[in-house]
Amino acid sequence: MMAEDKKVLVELKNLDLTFNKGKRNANKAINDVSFHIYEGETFGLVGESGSGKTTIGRAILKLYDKDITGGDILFNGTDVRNLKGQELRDFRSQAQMIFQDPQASLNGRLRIKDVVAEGIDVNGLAKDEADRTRQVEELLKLVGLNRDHLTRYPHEFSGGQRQRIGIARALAVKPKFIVADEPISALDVSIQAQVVNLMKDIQAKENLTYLFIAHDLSMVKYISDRIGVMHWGKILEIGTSDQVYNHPIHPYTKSLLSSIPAPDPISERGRTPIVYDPTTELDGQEREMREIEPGHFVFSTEAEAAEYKNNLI
Ligand SMILES: Nc1ncnc2c1ncn2[C@@H]1O[C@H](COP(=O)(O)OP(=O)(O)OP(=O)(O)O)[C@@H](O)[C@H]1O
Repeated sequence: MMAEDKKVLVELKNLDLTFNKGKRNANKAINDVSFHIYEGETFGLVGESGSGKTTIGRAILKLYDKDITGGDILFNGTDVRNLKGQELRDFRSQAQMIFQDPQASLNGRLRIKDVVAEGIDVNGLAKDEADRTRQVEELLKLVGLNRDHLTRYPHEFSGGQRQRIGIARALAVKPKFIVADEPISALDVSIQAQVVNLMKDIQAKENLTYLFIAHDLSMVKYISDRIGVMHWGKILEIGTSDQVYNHPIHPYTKSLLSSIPAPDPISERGRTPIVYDPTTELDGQEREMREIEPGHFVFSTEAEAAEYKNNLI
């Protein structure tokens, strides 16, 4: 992909976010995070539980406006916090979310056709009942389900099918951008690849942009063009999927990769988990994102960056 030719759809500039600001339980969940997502690409965000991935996804969707303490979140060049009136309504349909647990995120009392049509109804996107049904049927077809499923309830479906319904529901309002928050973590491993492939197919058809959140890199590397690695509210490494997965630089990324079990018993026996000492992040030294090779950035001091560059050769 030629990054220079691409249009930036989402951009975070030095984002700081603190939950419970000013209170005793204040929690600086996001600390000076900057990255951008090109239109049509998938940006993977990985890191352990509590590192701030979901917070970033939800902040982009304007769910935490009041908790932002610094920086900007731009969507199509406009700070999402400044959106009003029609622009805000447009944004609400252009930016959607797919959740980890399709069981919990789908209203169990509604039939599938009404679950999927929710966004169509809210935004008045159907001319009449027949048009509404036609749109829902098309969406179900897109995600590999059919019209026989229209009148069933969420509990009648498997986990993978429910996630397909969640995807159809997000697509109903014709979004440009989707935050997919651990969309496959709750699924059987055998189903995970199917859902990832479905998301890739739909992305190509609809020119969608994804922020794909996950706690490890095993599936993210297949779907992402670029990946950001988070720890303690900061991004520690950003690069192409190949750079981050096959040529990781930051010790945290290395440890995250070494924690993925190998698919076969022989390599699994030879796998040595790398232990990461996070206290180096607290040594008081000035660190920033530095470009170690083209497009590959690592949170580092000048000396560390020089060492990383040396090690490339
Ligand atoms: N609404 C909230 N109010 C207060 N603190 C919150 C809220 N949401 C998240 N946090 C805190 O912010 C930090 C980042 O949480 P976040 O959910 O973004 O992490 P995550 O990387 O997505 O983890 P997980 O994979 O467990 O979802 C955590 O310390 C969490 O406890």
